[in-house]
Amino acid sequence: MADCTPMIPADMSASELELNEFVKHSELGARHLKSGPASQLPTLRRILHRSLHDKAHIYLVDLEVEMSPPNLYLPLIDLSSTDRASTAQSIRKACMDHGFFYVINHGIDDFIVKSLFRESMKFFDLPLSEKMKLERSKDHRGYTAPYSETLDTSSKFKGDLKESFYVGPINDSLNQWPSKESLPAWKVTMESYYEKILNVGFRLISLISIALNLDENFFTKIGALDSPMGFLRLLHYPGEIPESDKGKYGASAHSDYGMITLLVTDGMPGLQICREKDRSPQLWEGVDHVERALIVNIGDIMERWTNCTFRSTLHRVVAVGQERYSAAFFLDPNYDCVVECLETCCSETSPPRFPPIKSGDYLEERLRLTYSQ
Ligand SMILES: O=C(O)CCC(=O)C(=O)O
Ligand SMILES: [Fe+2]
Repeated sequence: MADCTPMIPADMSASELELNEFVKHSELGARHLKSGPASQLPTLRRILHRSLHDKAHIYLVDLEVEMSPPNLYLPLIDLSSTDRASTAQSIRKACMDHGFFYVINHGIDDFIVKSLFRESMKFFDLPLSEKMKLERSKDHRGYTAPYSETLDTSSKFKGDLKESFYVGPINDSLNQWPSKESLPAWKVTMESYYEKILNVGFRLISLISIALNLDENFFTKIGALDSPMGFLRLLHYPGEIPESDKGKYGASAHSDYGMITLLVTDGMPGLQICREKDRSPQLWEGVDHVERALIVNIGDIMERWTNCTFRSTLHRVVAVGQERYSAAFFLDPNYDCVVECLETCCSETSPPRFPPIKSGDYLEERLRLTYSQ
């Protein structure tokens, strides 16, 4: 994509002709030219009038956001269906094609999700000094401030814009909680949502087992879910961002580390996925909001287990100028669980691509890299 840089008119007063030339020659532009160049010109002109000389990256991010293709409508899985075999088949296809899908009729009442967001907003509204009193512990519970994490470990732009709060397994005593005086309903709201989303996670894992031609209780039987590392992560993305932060991401490109992630958002756009990470230039597609649906995606551990039959898809959250709240639930195996290629996912012609690894070792290493930027 760097090939776009020399095409940027330096005088910042591009004529229609120059703009057309630019669109024609940049790869992104060429793709969009087909879908109506005339409508893109005002956007291009606005972007080109910004200071561009040493900000090619920022320019490209803006261009990608504003010119990204129509949003993706991911496969929809109805969790209330009694035809488990057919649901499992649909999940299999979704995990092979996208690594992402929506889940509807999951059984979590809307008022529980609304309470979750209400309490999440109350916490992020607290002064930074208050939030920092609950800063993320070595057990990964608590608050992470804006810029403290860079999910894209290869990026030269350090510090994602989001702030977050991690709640770990609720039956141990390692979690940190805001005081009852400041947020009386916080802990009970988080615990209630945690319990419900964990249950949906278990139901999905069972369907995923069937989708992989395994016993429906396979992951329970091998002990992967004896005391699963389920982490609820509340996220808050800023609306207005200062000029100095332009070019940064809400959450930079990454794949999730564990088995599956179950996401709820407040409906604001921003989430994008890249289905082919090795394609150049990468194609980022926005994920549509579906009212009351969860967005579920496959993580790296599941990709390893399935020998890449199921994809752990690259995704990110771009800044869209509006505040955004979401809550991701990462369902990961016990730390002592050995993750090795499933029998149903390898053959003589498709041997295991990854050596066996202890889930805890893998997850800890990924977290270390994320926070050592
Ligand atoms: O906020 C979102 O929509 C996605 C968050 C995410 O990808 C993550 O925390 O891993
Ligand atoms: Fe993620």
